[in-house]
Amino acid sequence: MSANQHHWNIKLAQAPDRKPLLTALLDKKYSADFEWLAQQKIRIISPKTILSFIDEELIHDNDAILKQNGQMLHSMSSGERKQAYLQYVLAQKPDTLILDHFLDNLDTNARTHFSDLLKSQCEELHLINIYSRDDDHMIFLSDTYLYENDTLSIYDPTTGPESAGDLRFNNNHPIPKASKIGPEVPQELVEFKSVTISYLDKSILRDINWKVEKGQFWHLYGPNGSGKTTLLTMITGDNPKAYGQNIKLFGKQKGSGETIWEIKQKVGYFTTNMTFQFKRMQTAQEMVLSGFFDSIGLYQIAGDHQVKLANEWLTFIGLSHLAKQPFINLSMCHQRMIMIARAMVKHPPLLILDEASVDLDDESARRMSALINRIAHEGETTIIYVSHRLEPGLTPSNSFELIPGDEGSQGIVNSLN
Ligand SMILES: Nc1ncnc2c1ncn2[C@@H]1O[C@H](COP(=O)(O)OP(=O)(O)OP(=O)(O)O)[C@@H](O)[C@H]1O
Repeated sequence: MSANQHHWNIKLAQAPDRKPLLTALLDKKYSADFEWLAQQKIRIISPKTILSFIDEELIHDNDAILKQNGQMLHSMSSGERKQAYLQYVLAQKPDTLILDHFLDNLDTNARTHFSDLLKSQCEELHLINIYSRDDDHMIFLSDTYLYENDTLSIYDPTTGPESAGDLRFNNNHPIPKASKIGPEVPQELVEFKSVTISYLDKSILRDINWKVEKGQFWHLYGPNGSGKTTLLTMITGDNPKAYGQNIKLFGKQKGSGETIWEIKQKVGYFTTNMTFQFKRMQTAQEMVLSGFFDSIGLYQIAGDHQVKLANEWLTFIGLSHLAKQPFINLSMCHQRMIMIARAMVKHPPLLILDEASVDLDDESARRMSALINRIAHEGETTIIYVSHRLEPGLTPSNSFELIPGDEGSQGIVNSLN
């Protein structure tokens, strides 16, 4: 490793926003202490910079990544996106590369691949790895700092910082009840029979058979690119490839006349990308209320009864004191809990959580698991929780694994015992 280059891990103390740290690094705020930063051409790879590139790709026809990889960034899986975007950024020959939660939603093989690749860049670049989960510490980077209260201090990665307070949800408050009895929910919410999906000559899913029944709590997992998101979009109604497949949703054959709106009424959905680019000064309560209208942020007038239900959910998650605070000023953990309340406020029969604990620190991830367990075990909503790893503390009742192969991924039901 070169003595001329600086390589840092920066662990975020619990539940802080990384924005002030990124801004401070870009503004060279710490250059008095770390003078090498002052002269640098810095590039960042973060969920936000990747999503901004996707916007440029779609709105402004930026085809730099399409030319390089033959596929647009927006249609890639998260592992493929990171690979393609890293290549793109490295081609710009930055002096310093800041990785913001880069390893977070990568599977074991992808982590090894990227760690080797980044290690091979250490001669050329200053590397800064910002992370929240202890697993995401990069051991080949020589120095480690803790970012807390706007300062960086030397940190020993073998000892975690003190647990931070107010992230718990109210354990004593019962889960809110649906206000009116909706239409009878069938026993089988989702049924896939021999579902096979490919894009041009690329096979993605092969002969998937999967039944999700009322009251179950599923963990859907598989390595990067195995087709988890593709499978979910068959349910959420966003993927035209679902038509012509043998898929039943809520007892009805998909494509037999139901509108996307009707399906969305029955599905609560959260994925981390939903809020990265949300900038409006709306309150936490407005964000929860927007779940009634399937918008992210409130653009309609909510009724009194809807406000009452939103408040009940805020109380349940223990955040009623933040109801009038701007959503974007809240910690990542609080934002996530609010988004889960948003997904639940209309009491959908099915809740889909796609990588809900990504970007959280270990403590916040455990609290998120506790919240999801309570919704699964005390409520009437069926849950599909999607991730690479089973989060500590999460207690699903069933698990479905996608196993990649040359002809697409196969799906198997695994026993949890
Ligand atoms: N519109 C599309 N055109 C071409 N390929 C696509 C398209 N949509 C998805 N794919 C491909 O399908 C494969 C599965 O992607 P998907 O996002 O479903 O995987 P995943 O399991 O969710 O991955 P990750 O965990 O990394 O997000 C990837 O190889 C992806 O490039």
